[in-house]
Amino acid sequence: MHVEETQQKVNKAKKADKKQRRCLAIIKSDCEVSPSAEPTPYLAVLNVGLSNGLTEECLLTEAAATGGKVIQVVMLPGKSYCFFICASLEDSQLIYEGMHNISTIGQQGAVAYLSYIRQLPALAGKSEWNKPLPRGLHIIADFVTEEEESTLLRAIGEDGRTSEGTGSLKHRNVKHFGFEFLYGTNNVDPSKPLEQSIPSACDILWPRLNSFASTWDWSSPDQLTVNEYEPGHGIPPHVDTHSAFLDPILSLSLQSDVVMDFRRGDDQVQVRLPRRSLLIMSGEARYDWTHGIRPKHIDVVPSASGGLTTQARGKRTSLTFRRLRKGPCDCSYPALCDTQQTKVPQELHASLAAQAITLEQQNVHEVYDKIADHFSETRHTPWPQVSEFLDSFEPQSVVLDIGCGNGKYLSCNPLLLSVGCDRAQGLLAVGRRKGQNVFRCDCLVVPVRSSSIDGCISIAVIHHLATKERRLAALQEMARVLRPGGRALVYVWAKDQRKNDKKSTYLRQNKAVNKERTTEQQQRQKQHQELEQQLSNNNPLPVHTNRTEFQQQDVLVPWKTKDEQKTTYLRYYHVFEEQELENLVSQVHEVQLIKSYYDQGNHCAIFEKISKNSL
Ligand SMILES: O=C(O)CCC(=O)C(=O)O
Ligand SMILES: [Fe+2]
Repeated sequence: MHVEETQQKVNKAKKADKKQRRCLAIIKSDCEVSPSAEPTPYLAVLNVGLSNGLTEECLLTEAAATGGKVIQVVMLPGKSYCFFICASLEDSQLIYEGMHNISTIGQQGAVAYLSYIRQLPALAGKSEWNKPLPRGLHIIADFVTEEEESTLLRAIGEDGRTSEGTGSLKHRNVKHFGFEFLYGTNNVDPSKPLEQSIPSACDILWPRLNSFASTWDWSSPDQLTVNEYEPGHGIPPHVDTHSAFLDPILSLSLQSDVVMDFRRGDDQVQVRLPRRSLLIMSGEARYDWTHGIRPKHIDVVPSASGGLTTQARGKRTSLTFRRLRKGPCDCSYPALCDTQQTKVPQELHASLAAQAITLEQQNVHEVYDKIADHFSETRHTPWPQVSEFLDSFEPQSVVLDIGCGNGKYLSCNPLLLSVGCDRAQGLLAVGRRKGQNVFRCDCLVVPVRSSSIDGCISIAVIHHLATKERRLAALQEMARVLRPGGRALVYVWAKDQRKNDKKSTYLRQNKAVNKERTTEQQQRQKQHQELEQQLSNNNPLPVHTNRTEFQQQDVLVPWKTKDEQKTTYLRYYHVFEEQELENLVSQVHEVQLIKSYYDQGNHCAIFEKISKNSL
């Protein structure tokens, strides 16, 4: 028996060697890539690639399970191999040892053979690096000298208004000159100039723009935003609000290079911003493309030999210069234009609202009614920061939990008069059995007198509402019932389940990283496909794979019952992007945002009702 097992192992290794050699010969002739006997940060992943219908996500999950970190997967169209760029030699070794001749990947369960390689292949024709820049985008290298860089850093270091105090920016430090950019509304208030205008040290820059200035209706900028990014920090993809600023927008990169992503629909272009260069976003690049910086420590950039290489980020400071627009935007790019987007025809509004109500009825209310008992069993432990909020009220305060579910927050602070409401009868029954004060209502119509309660919480509720208008209306309803000075806490599920490289509990409970990952994952994929098929006829929304990152904001999240039938129900969620909750709160009348934070995969906001006199 023992001998047989050993023989099997030897045979398996021999087969792997043979297969590995054959694959290496293919990539050698395809793209001049040679293997390396010594470990390198580059790995060829043989036998699996785009031709096997493989996704980058699937490969990354496999690699992550080894504990090694991949910075980028390079996949070539139509090929049955791909490449990993690893964060370090150690990461590369971990992945090699954890995956070579072990991992079975994709639906067909192909075994992956790995090999260290000396260098990466020359860039494939379709690479995001070989694409032309978006129209209207210019990068002027060495726009300032090293000496000027120091002078500018000193000038902006001394003054300016910081946004840190608002707690709204979790990833970077921001300072403003001329006018403050308000992240709550994504706009500026032109009637409130700041004491500090743009430092005069910046005046050296404008004459250097002469050759470009003839193409614009040019005047010197009156607003400056300074962003300080430590390695690992980034800025989410966005377009600078059309109605806030004119065209063009300038951004000077100091202290470190970085890679910026530009996106328009499915089109994506990566742009390297060298230290001391000036980025000019004009026309299409300013209005019709989003820009953003991924929160990474290391960028993948083109190498001198035409391949790809890695570059560690240093601390980067950028100076973004803009000119205030007074009045609406009249650009010819309506897709991302806040001025032109608000003009959605009335009929469309009505039909969207009707669809939203049906979706919520079928994929929220009916589901929670059916899964109530099982759902309730999984919801015991109060989130510490919610308890802390409840503890911040005076004894005998009246606090309403809108969407209280099984009422787990109603007994957190026994000194309060806690009342809960929910739509789901099944969940309310659980609370009632515990003797809690609960009643049934919809979160958009709460039968409570205006300005009558001290506090309000709504935990994981408004992400079940299917339009922005309805989510906003739910917040407005909370504001209505609060007394002036009353405070509300709102939790919604975040699209991003990872912050500062740390996974949320939701992702960490992904059982696919343990030993049985292959079968688990295969089963999961199969169920997922079945569900999608089942739904594709009557529901256009994607079905989310549990315990993985969200791919879209509007998704159906499976809930599997424990009983013998193991029925799967689909719950509708709108998962929130960064700043989206703050933005929504800023549109609620009579309230002000006090604090916002990220807690275990949720975006959270505390707001206060402002007394009429102080408005
Ligand atoms: O850091 C940069 O270069 C860009 C900053 C930016 O896009 C912004 O503040 O709107
Ligand atoms: Fe921007």
